[in-house]
Amino acid sequence: MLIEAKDIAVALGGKPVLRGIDLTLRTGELVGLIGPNGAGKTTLLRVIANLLPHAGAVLYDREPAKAIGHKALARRIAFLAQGGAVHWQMRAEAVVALGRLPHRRPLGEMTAADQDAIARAMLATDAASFRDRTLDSLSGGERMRVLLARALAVEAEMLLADEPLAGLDPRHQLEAMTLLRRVAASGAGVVVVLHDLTLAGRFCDRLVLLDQGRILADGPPDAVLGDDHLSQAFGISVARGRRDGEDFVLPWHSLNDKETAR
Ligand SMILES: Nc1ncnc2c1ncn2[C@@H]1O[C@H](COP(=O)(O)OP(=O)(O)OP(=O)(O)O)[C@@H](O)[C@H]1O
Repeated sequence: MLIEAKDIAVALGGKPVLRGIDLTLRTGELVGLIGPNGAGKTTLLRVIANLLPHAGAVLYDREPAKAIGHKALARRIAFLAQGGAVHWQMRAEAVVALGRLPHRRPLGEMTAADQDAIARAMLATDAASFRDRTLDSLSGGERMRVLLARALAVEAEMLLADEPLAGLDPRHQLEAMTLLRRVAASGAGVVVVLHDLTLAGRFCDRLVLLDQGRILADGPPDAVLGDDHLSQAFGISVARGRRDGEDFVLPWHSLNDKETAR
């Protein structure tokens, strides 16, 4: 699947939130969407998922969403919303099963393929052990893993995930990023909103850096995570290191600075 966003603009509450966005997304690629709070990452993800009116065009394999239809698009694009603040008293497995809805006929029974996809997704996110717990009884990180499993269960061509690492402990963050790499390696496209620049730089094939509603940089992680970009977008500097043959960045602020000295 090829998604082309052309000259996208969005205004919310009378304020421009996205301007002049041109973005191409392909299957087989893990793309990290990074940028400061309020830069427009969630807004852009919602535009790509056809969930938000906008100026400009989004084409899916050169067709507009209208020509594809709502349900067909829901089979092809899975969307994991930010937050995970779900207070449903619904069993975790039933929540993951919602990911199969776009594949089912109205009132149709679940097929063996649906059951398999649900089981695979829960195993992949390490959520199988709480399949019978209700969502409101899970911790924030456990709930996020169930919601990620719901998005995976769609088995869509493109997975759009808004901050799926929020609330995950370090092991599950690394596992979730490894899983997203696997999803991309298996041929799907993945776009993931991340605040952790270290993980973004290590795991993503490509980074898109948004700043004040515009794309400031789009390319390989080492090019996007340059000092100038990071200083302009976030007003930070980074420490750079190398381990196991991999380069990494770490947001850095010297504790010897006067303001931070105790
Ligand atoms: N419904 C709305 N009405 C008015 N302004 C909005 C609305 N939704 C979002 N905004 C504003 O649009 C801007 C972009 O929001 P968005 O959620 O896309 O940012 P983000 O990059 O995802 O931020 P974060 O990292 O904090 O999640 C923000 O300034 C936000 O306050």
